[in-house]
Amino acid sequence: GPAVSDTQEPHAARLIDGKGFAARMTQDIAADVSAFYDRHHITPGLAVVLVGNDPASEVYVRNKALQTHRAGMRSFMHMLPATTSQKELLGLIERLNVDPEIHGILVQLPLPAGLDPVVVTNAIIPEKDVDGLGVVNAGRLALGLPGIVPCTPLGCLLLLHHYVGDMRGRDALVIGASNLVGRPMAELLLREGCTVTVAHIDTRDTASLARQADIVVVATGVRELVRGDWIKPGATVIDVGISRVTLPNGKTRLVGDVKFDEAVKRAGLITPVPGGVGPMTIACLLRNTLDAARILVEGPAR
Ligand SMILES: NC(=O)C1=CN([C@@H]2O[C@H](COP(=O)(O)OP(=O)(O)OC[C@H]3O[C@@H](n4cnc5c(N)ncnc54)[C@H](OP(=O)(O)O)[C@@H]3O)[C@@H](O)[C@H]2O)C=CC1
Ligand SMILES: Nc1nc(=O)c2c([nH]1)NC[C@@H]1CN(c3ccc(C(=O)N[C@@H](CCC(=O)O)C(=O)O)cc3)C=[N+]21
Ligand SMILES: [Mg+2]
Repeated sequence: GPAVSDTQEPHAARLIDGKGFAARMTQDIAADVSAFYDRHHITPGLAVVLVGNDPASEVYVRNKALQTHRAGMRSFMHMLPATTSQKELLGLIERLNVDPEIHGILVQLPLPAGLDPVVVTNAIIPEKDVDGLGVVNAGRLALGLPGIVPCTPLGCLLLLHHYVGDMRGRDALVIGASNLVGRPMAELLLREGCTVTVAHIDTRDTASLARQADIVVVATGVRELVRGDWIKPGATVIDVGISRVTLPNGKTRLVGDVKFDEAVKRAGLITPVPGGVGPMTIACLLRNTLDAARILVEGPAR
């Protein structure tokens, strides 16, 4: 380009500090957990079920155990072999459904082949469905009724509220349409008044849709899919993706679905990986579990 532009300070986006935001949320949750204990002598309990092994799920499990403890809640881990039958898994969920020490149940996705995620997630009673994936909570979200909202889209929404504020009339693009992230994210952005587009595997030109968007949320699991030139200057970029890559020196590093070094030069606001959406997912899981415990113990607010 012209010599003059080379002397200018390159624009860099403001970083969205999900890690700090989540840490503050966790402190508030800890205070609420303590007050809940004072009222009822009950500590909210979260059951986490991991079948087989999935790299992103392992990162999640590790951080979740730590944060649950930090919030003063109890965490019950169930690690099952990849050979577990659907019947065995449904039997475990049935026991957790009726266990008075358990207020939230989360089954890690993806499940190994042979286990049906729709059947399994719908076996969780709606009151303990802290991932918000069953038909009752998903339906409530679609209809704009109160219910349990999936943790990752909820975490993204809280960041957007804090850093962007009013989103009415903004063009939002969600890349990825999973039941866990993309679809509920689209519902929430629509509720905020955005004009929402959802791109998925069959979308013809995701790059040009992205170039029009004021807000881009990416959740595909395709590492570094979104390049710098996909981003409209000044746009807000929320990167949900978590992939573990091995470097030439043998160490591993987490990367997102956005090529960060490129996108940071174009965006106005951007989440890093790690330190962005991941910690927010965990804080929202703890919040959902405390809210579930309140409703199970105290009954729905009247
Ligand atoms: N940070 C966090 O807290 C969390 C991170 N994650 C991470 O987010 C990522 C996505 O997770 P999840 O939604 O569960 O994944 P899924 O694999 O369930 O869904 C991915 C979605 O992206 C779509 N997709 C895949 N490739 C492309 C592409 N090239 N262009 C456009 N769309 C594409 C898929 O389309 P189709 O359905 O048609 O195949 C699908 O809709 C993963 O890296 C996961 O580890 C997930 C949850 C929480
Ligand atoms: N039913 C279900 N619900 C989920 O929400 C769900 C799931 N299954 N399966 C796996 C994915 C992945 N996921 C992550 C959550 C937090 C971090 C996280 O804490 N990330 C830190 C990592 C810090 C580090 O270890 O370096 C960060 O991004 O800063 C990662 C990944 C939730 N998922
Ligand atoms: Mg997948």
